[in-house]
Amino acid sequence: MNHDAAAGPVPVMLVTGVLGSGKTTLINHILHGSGGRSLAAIVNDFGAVNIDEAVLSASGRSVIGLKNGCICCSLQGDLLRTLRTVLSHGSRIDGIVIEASGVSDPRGIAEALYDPILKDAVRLDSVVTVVDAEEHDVSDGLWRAQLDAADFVVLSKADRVTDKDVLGVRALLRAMRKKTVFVIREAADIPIDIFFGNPPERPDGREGGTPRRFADSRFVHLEWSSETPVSFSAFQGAVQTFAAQLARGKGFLSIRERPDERFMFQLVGTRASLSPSTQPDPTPGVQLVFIGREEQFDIERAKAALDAIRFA
Ligand SMILES: Nc1nc2c(ncn2[C@@H]2O[C@H](COP(=O)(O)OP(=O)(O)OP(=O)(O)O)[C@@H](O)[C@H]2O)c(=O)[nH]1
Repeated sequence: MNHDAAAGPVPVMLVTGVLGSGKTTLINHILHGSGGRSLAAIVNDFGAVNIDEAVLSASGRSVIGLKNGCICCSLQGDLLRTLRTVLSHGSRIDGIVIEASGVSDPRGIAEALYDPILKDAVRLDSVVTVVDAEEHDVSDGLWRAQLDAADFVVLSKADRVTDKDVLGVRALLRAMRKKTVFVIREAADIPIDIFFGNPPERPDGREGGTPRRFADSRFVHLEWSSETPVSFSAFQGAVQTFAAQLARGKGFLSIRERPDERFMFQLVGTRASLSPSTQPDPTPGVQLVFIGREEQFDIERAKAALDAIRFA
């Protein structure tokens, strides 16, 4: 490894949070607002389409995507190899931000960072869990596991709820003994210095016992693409037939009615949106991923509904 050992271990910030909670948005703000810091990002998309990597690449920072699995379990080895590649790059690195996929248990990732091969090269400075102020399911085991692992909690989407709601979520998190909750209403609210440079006591990265792992198999996903633009009304009609079964949908879209524009599609809970895409070097057409719980998401029917719009 090329990393300059005399400079000490490179600080790592691990960002976790359930699907659609706001991890990529937070990291985007951090990469754009990192000042003189030289930051690299490693992002893990559960599906085979690396949407988050494409979104974050617009920051101009070094962004590496790991796809088709979860870095807390099946892709642990890929994470180690990627970290070694980042560290051996030769140029100065002041920090690495890792975005876990929304289905990851962060303990599996923290454990990987304590692998002997990396132990002196990286230091886990913060585990930051993003909590959606508007939609969260306190009974969900994965949500609780991600909170248990957090050093800090970032409350996203506070702009969508009332101040009273924000107080309510803060009280809930305090009751769960989370030390510090940051409410992010704009990029300037993000305390980057706190996330890098203040590692809490972490004896060896393991909490004792066997970490509870949340298998990716609780979620299934459908990737759907089209080489040509689609009709927006047909797309909307197709997605409406299965939106209620989804935990998440996202991707890039060219639509026939607006031939000169390119859009990013986002679906979280009951909210769906299209916004102008900032994707550098876009692939023409449509690239989408839809994620749902195994017992709820009927992939075959969703695929049939989407396939029908190729000819609409
Ligand atoms: N209004 C508002 N929208 C937000 C905020 N944070 C994220 N969003 C929106 O929420 C949606 C999901 O945000 P992402 O940052 O992609 O969420 P994520 O956790 O990275 O999603 P996955 O990687 O798919 O799990 C997008 O439409 C964002 O624009 C926020 O603070 N306020």
